[in-house]
Amino acid sequence: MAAPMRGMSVLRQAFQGLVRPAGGQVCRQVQHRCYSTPGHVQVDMNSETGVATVRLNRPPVNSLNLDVLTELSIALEKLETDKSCKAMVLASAAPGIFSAGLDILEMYQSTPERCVAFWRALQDAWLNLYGSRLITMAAIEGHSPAGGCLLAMSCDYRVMAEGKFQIGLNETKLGIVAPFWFTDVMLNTIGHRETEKALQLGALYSAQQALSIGLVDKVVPLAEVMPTVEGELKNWLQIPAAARVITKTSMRKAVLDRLRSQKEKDAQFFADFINRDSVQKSLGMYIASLQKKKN
Ligand SMILES: CCCCC/C=C\C/C=C\C/C=C/C(=O)SCCNC(=O)CCNC(=O)[C@H](O)C(C)(C)COP(=O)(O)OP(=O)(O)OC[C@H]1O[C@@H](n2cnc3c(N)ncnc32)[C@H](O)[C@@H]1OP(=O)(O)O
Repeated sequence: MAAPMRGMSVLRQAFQGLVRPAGGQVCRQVQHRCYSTPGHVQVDMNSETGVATVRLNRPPVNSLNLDVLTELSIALEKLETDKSCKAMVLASAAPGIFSAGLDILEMYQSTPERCVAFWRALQDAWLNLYGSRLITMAAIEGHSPAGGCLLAMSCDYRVMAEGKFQIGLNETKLGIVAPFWFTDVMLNTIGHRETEKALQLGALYSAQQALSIGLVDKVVPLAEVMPTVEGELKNWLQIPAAARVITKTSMRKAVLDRLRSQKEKDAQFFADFINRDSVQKSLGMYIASLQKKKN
């Protein structure tokens, strides 16, 4: 098995077959070498306010691989059971990016077993986030396509930085299809008509456009994102928690139950779908287009 080469992109090496062994171990191995941060999810709990800040920390773009999703899931579970924790802010430690969505390397020429494990980790992270009793707010200080948009939409409130950043479920542009639970969350966020357009077109919106369709709740200059989230949290923290939690749970239960009742079927379906020749071809072309952007 060839070792990853210094100075050459992980995606490019994988695409060119330089670091792709059998058994879908590319991401795990490359990750150790190229993303050797101690943890991909930083949790900072403020015990005075009861507000935890959870920062995705997988430079350069916080793409969500099996490890990140597993760490995120565990972090969310811990906060959920911490009685002193009342709210959680989801943010990024990487400048200019919230999250680039799912790690494409987890879906490109991976094994069915790895695909299933990866998908289960995504399901669990999402169930923990969307089903959380906590007040959850997304501080979107950068791009937030696809899986990044799902994470943001799964929070109770979204503040996005104005400027060049984009957000949306752009799956169709990769030749893949947003899973039903991504769709459900978007439907609950922006309604049927906007979701239908957004998903078919694989639309990526500027912060202002996202605000106009209700995909985000506030747009402010980059430096104001965190202070704005903190200000908004003060309002939410004043609401009696039990009443807020019951309201949230009752509004989200149907969507959560829909996935809970068919998790394994959904994971298997993902693995089968993603490994179709036509889908792999589309992903390969998308990866090539990402690389072309740089050349
Ligand atoms: C009916 C059946 C349904 C069944 C369901 C089946 C299938 C659906 C499955 C999954 C749903 C998918 C969800 C997803 O999240 S797919 C991921 C989509 N993400 C994207 O399209 C984002 C792609 N990235 C970008 O557009 C840009 O990188 C950026 C985020 C706008 C940032 O731009 P910037 O210029 O700042 O950075 P670079 O483009 O130079 O990127 C830096 C570096 O990162 C690599 N990279 C970027 N994104 C990803 C990614 N998502 N995964 C892995 N790697 C990524 C990029 O190639 C660069 O690498 P390098 O080493 O060359 O620097």
